[in-house]
Amino acid sequence: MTSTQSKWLEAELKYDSRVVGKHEVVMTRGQGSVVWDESGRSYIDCVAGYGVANIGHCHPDVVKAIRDQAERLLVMPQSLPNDKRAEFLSELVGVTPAGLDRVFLCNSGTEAMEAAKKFAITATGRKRFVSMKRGFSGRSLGALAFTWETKYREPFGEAVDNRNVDFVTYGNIEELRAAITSDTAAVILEPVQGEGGVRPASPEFIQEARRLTQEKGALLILDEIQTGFCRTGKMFAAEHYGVVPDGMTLAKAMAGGVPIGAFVMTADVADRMPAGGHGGTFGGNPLAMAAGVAAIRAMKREGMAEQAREKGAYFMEKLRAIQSPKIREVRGLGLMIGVELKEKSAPYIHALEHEEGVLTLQATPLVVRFLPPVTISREQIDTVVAAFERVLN
Ligand SMILES: Cc1[nH+]cc(COP(=O)(O)O)c(CN[C@@H](CCC(=O)O)C(=O)O)c1O
Repeated sequence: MTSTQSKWLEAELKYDSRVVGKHEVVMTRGQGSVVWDESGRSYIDCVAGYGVANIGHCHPDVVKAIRDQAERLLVMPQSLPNDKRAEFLSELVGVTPAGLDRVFLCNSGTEAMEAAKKFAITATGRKRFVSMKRGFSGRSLGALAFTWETKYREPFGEAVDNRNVDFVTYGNIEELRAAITSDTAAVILEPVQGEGGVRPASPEFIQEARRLTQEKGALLILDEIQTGFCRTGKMFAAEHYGVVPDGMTLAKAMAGGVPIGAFVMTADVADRMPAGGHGGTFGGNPLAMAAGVAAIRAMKREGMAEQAREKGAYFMEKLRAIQSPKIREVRGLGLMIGVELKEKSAPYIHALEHEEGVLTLQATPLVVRFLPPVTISREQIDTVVAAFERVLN
């Protein structure tokens, strides 16, 4: 380890809260699907910020948009209209499913989920929610109520109030039908469960969720924080299922790497929130707006949804060709891919990073999750698959 590396790593470990486990490496630069550490070592990045860098690290259009906006205006709260915000809202509503044309802007996925929860309550006058076992909705106390894994909730005890949440088995239509009642404000559903193990929903499950919520006067809210923005081979995963929800939570890749979140909804939902009933300081800030305009335009211009579809099929075909008794299943949608092993995945994730220069992440203890930039090349995919095969053997 060089003295510079030890200096930066030492400082981060010394002053950070350390609630998040740290790798022993200092990343300093990224471009496209590659990041470099302090020593100049390169890594093919299939973490991409937990599914943020869909358009690749430091996409030139986003870099230029940030640079230009930084010289014009960085700070403008939502109470004061701004040209970039108007441009972003138009760009976003131009790609969301028809009817989802009202937007609450914020700065992260969990904030988007908090907003969704409040808008659902005022839109329906109801307080109960249906969420999914293995679902992940965020770490704030409100979003945690929808998050299944007890390890995320236990340290906070009753501060996480999920007494009004009914959890159902993901994919189980009978449980879903029984759980949605006239007290249900909304069903919260990831079209593909991400952190919960990369599990695509069946079309029947999502379509029945849409039918049942309409029948019972509840909202269907799709959590597209990880599946959104070309990740699964469509701009939004909802399109695979032919379903238009009442609302979608969005974040991660929406602004090409700049922190951002949004709850997009129908006018019916938006208009039931009392004026001033929700808000925030940084939501809709001009910097995130400028980056978001550039990112969405790049996704469209470069056909990134189709890229994710084609490359995802190629990636999964190559993974499925690996002959290894350790692999239980390769699954996913587009470039949201999980390989479930018959043993803990952590040692293989570690070996991929340290021996092969490939970054991957977990999605439950047995699953290696691959969330590469959509711009990854087939050669880089081949390199990743060969590396994975080597660490498995
Ligand atoms: C589906 C989903 N919903 C909500 C969130 C919360 O978004 P945010 O507040 O911007 O993090 C995330 C983060 N998913 C990552 C969890 C990161 C963490 O450990 O926390 C992930 O999938 O790893 C999701 O994947």
